[in-house]
Amino acid sequence: MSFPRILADRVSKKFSRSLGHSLVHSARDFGGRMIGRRPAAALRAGEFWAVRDVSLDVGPGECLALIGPNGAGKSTLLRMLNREHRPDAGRVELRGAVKSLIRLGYGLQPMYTGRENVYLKCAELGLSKRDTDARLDEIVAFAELKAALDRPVKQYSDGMYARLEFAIATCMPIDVLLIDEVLAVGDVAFQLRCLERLNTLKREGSALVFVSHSEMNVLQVADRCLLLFDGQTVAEGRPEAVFGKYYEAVGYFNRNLKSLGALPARPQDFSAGLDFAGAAAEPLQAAPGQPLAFELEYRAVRKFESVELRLEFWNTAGLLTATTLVPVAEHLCLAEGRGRLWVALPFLGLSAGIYDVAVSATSGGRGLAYKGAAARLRVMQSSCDRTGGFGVIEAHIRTAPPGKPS
Ligand SMILES: Nc1ncnc2c1ncn2[C@@H]1O[C@H](COP(=O)(O)OP(=O)(O)OP(=O)(O)O)[C@@H](O)[C@H]1O
Repeated sequence: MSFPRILADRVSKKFSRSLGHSLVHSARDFGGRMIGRRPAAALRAGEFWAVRDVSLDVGPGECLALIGPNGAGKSTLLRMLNREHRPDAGRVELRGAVKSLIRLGYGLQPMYTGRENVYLKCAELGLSKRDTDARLDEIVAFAELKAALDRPVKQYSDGMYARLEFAIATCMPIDVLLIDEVLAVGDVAFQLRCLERLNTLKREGSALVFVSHSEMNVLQVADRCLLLFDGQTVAEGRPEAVFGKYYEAVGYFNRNLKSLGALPARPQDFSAGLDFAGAAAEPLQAAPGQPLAFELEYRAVRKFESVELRLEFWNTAGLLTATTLVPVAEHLCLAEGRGRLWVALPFLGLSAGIYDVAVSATSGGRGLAYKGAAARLRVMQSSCDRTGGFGVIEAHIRTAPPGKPS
């Protein structure tokens, strides 16, 4: 049995800037092919590289996200993987049955109802009528289209199209799934359901590549990220690190925050007799507004009295998102040697994302230690949360009694 795999080895794709150039070059390439000549490898007049020398390798149970600014070449790369575009150089290899959600609505028959489309698409996927009957309720519930199931899909909104297509395409195990930004047209609740389903597919061993502009979506599902600029890979690796590079590259901090003086620099690690262990390989998991408790390990060269500990939460864009507030009564006395601290956060006021948890220790106004990554934290949005922005604030809102405001 062969495992699913998506491989691109130094693939490139060029396009013409104008229709005139495109027609001339296509005619020449066609003529050349007739006499056994390969198309020109170099750029010709009016051509540019939409994708240049990009490689990727995605195995079973892995998800790679393609990110980058508009026009960076993400969709072109995905279409080469999906064999819609032939690479001008390099090689694409896909192992396993491939499903793609690349162009919204292309997979559905507009004149047919949602129900008819479910049966049609499932038949194309090799399901019998009986198998489709068994899956129909789940597909309809996932797409939340019960009320519109017997309407022709040409009457559906973009979001309804996307919901139905995604629900059908993912209703059974998949080897290879390629997705363009189609999730973006769905509402928040649908996007969260999609992310959960993508994580399920990963657990079942699918290989996934998806294009996204949403950091939150990428962080929830991707294991790795490829950042494209002008058709070339400029960074690859852990999503949070690659997003950090992306923001740096587009000058996000400089333009939007540094100029406002709102971006404090992240301090260097230091230890004046007190040191904290670094983050474990696996990040802590939490949800917005939920309690979180974890341990920190320290080593003190001597006894320290009245130590004030402060935790800082730095997001992947390098922003200080929140700090803790510890009452003076809870300042600590740390014995000499190694020890452990128990940290309890009754309400985690952070929205979904990945954070470095830094710990700063002072005593009587004197700095004792700063550890930039004492822990790593992954805050996962659940399908019933609707948090946004950087932080989450607990609120209790009730109707006021009639009469004058107090
Ligand atoms: N068929 C085509 N003919 C000519 N140029 C094209 C064609 N398809 C894409 N391009 C160009 O190739 C470049 C890469 O486009 P692509 O759609 O891959 O970018 P993208 O990263 O997916 O952008 P976005 O985030 O806006 O979807 C762009 O300059 C685009 O105008």
